[in-house]
Amino acid sequence: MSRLEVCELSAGYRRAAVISGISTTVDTGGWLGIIGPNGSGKSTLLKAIAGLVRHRGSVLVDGRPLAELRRRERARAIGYAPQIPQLPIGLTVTDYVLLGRTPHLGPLGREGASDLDVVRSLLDRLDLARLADRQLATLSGGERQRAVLARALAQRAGVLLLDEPTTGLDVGHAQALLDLIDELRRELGTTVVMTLHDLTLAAQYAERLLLLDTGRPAAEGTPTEVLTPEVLEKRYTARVTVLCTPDGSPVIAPIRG
Ligand SMILES: Nc1ncnc2c1ncn2[C@@H]1O[C@H](COP(=O)(O)OP(=O)(O)OP(=O)(O)O)[C@@H](O)[C@H]1O
Repeated sequence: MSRLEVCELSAGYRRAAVISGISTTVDTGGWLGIIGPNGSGKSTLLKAIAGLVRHRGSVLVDGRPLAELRRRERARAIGYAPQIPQLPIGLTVTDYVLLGRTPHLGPLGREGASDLDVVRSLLDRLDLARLADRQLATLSGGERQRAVLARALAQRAGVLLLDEPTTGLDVGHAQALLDLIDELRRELGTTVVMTLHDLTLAAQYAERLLLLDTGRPAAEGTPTEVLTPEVLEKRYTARVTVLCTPDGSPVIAPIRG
């Protein structure tokens, strides 16, 4: 069970408010996509949910305020993969991804066979197995991004916050990653909140979309409800047409002026 409730959340940096009045609920195993133009506050919203920036309002997981949980409990409740992570670049991929298991280790803090199994299986699924012993410093941008996501997935938190998880990934690796997240969601009931600029991919994987504009909610609903040419013109100043995949998911196609 991992139901996420966000109530009247506001946050900013120093004195400037960046997001305000954001309330939403994501049921256990649900997938919410946060979309919006550059600077609209998507990353700030994820950081506020994760408790990493000062905020007002509340964030509850299964009815318990996150702010009241102890560190370990909190790490089991919520995981976060930032857009631009600070990486311990001297670590190998395996050791880095194992860090994600920290909230699950026993009293001696040693990882066991099951932790290594979780890590190995993620490395396999994210096409990182052949890079398991390489230092992070030597990876390509997309490989590094996949290692960051493997670490976040290894944490097996009830709620997973992903900031632009497909940045720098080619279309095949992006699909493999989103498929894996979808599988975790179905098998373990992981609740997902993800920001994404690729609106077509966002529509294919997220059940609901929350569109931010200048830090405020501008639309929320199913991808088909939110991704209309009118909304995209108004909020992104974009000329687009909305096509449809065979399974009915919207495809956002830019139109050249
Ligand atoms: N650490 C910071 N200090 C001051 N202002 C910040 C900080 N981080 C972000 N901002 C500002 O807050 C606003 C929202 O930024 P945020 O990164 O949340 O937007 P975003 O929607 O994720 O943008 P993008 O699509 O470009 O990644 C921007 O105007 C940004 O300049």
